[in-house]
Amino acid sequence: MDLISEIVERAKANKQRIVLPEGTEERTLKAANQILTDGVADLILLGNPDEIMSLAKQWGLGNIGKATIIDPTDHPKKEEYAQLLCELRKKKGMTIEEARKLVIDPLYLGCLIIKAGDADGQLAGARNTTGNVLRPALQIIKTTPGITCVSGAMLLLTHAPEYGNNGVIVMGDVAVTPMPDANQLAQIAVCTAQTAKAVAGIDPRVAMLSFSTKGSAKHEVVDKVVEALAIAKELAPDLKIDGELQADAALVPHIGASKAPGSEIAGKANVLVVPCLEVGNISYKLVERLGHATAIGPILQGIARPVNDLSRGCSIDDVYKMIAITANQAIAAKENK
Ligand SMILES: CC(C)(COP(=O)(O)OP(=O)(O)OC[C@H]1O[C@@H](n2cnc3c(N)ncnc32)[C@H](O)[C@@H]1OP(=O)(O)O)[C@@H](O)C(=O)NCCC(=O)NCCS
Ligand SMILES: CC(=O)OP(=O)(O)O
Repeated sequence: MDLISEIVERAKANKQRIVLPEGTEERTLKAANQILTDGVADLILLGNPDEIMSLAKQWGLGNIGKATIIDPTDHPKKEEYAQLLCELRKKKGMTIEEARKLVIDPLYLGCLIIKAGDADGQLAGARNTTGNVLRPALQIIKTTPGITCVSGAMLLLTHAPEYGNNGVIVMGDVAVTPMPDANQLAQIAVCTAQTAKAVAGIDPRVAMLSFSTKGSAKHEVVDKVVEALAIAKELAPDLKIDGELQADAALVPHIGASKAPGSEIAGKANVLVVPCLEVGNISYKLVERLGHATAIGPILQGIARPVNDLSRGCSIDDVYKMIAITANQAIAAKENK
């Protein structure tokens, strides 16, 4: 069974409740219909019910009626959620009037539904930017205990079986923190390794990437990666991790052996941690487009409950896979409680 089928089967075996705030978005609605047809997850669609059902009819989506559809402007728990939001943001000066305006925003409502325990995860971003998807999650659901830096990993299914885990590579951060300091970068490494294990079933071998291998170049940005490596080893003493490594030294056995002799990671890495968001976001899109790899994500990590983002360039198939991944994260979060 391939990796995606395994992820889908895990989701089917333990159905989770996933919120889709962009309930009238075409790719989202079409993927939702397929998820409901295949029995992968229970779905909560946010949007005007008449509009959703009329779009479903227009596009021939016969199973959308199996979803719970919630109208954000007319919702029985609207006031309860407004009170919850106001309480959570009290220290930031939020008033109940401001909270009442925000609860009709589907991205805020979805996170409040999860915070109240009425759903297990959320997926949005086909229409909204990453920042807009993330902000309510950071404000309402907040970070996993022990983590202060949220980040995003990308699952790359490449056509190069000689690298990573039979061509599968997990890369982070590709989505959230523009300029991580050493401490944040260490957290990104630990979280990306956890995601690789929880979602892709990979035994992680983490390379902290740089333009330098083991001191071959001197610069403050290289020093940051070296410092992050030391912190990551303290945070997760059992993690298989090494750095700083150039991408070729991380992936190619004979180059790893010559540039970083004795490293247990060089030439064998399956988790790549990039030094900053610019590198991560640009790299994954180049691997996806020029290398024709399948890029699945960003899979957000470090949030107390799974809230995931899509690239606005996503396909229906991407949305389908990300719903299944969100469900897998929800299952893992419950198992780790
Ligand atoms: C993550 C991001 C949305 C934060 O947004 P912002 O508008 O700058 O928000 P703020 O800095 O006011 O932070 C809002 C809250 O989130 C928290 N936060 C911000 N970044 C965080 C991070 N990386 N990890 C954890 N918490 C974070 C803040 O502490 C703050 O919490 P508080 O309000 O309870 O004090 C922003 O950094 C961003 O847009 N990043 C780039 C995303 C992107 O465009 N990626 C490329 C495409 S995938
Ligand atoms: C992940 C990502 O790059 O998202 P978008 O393409 O929507 O900016």
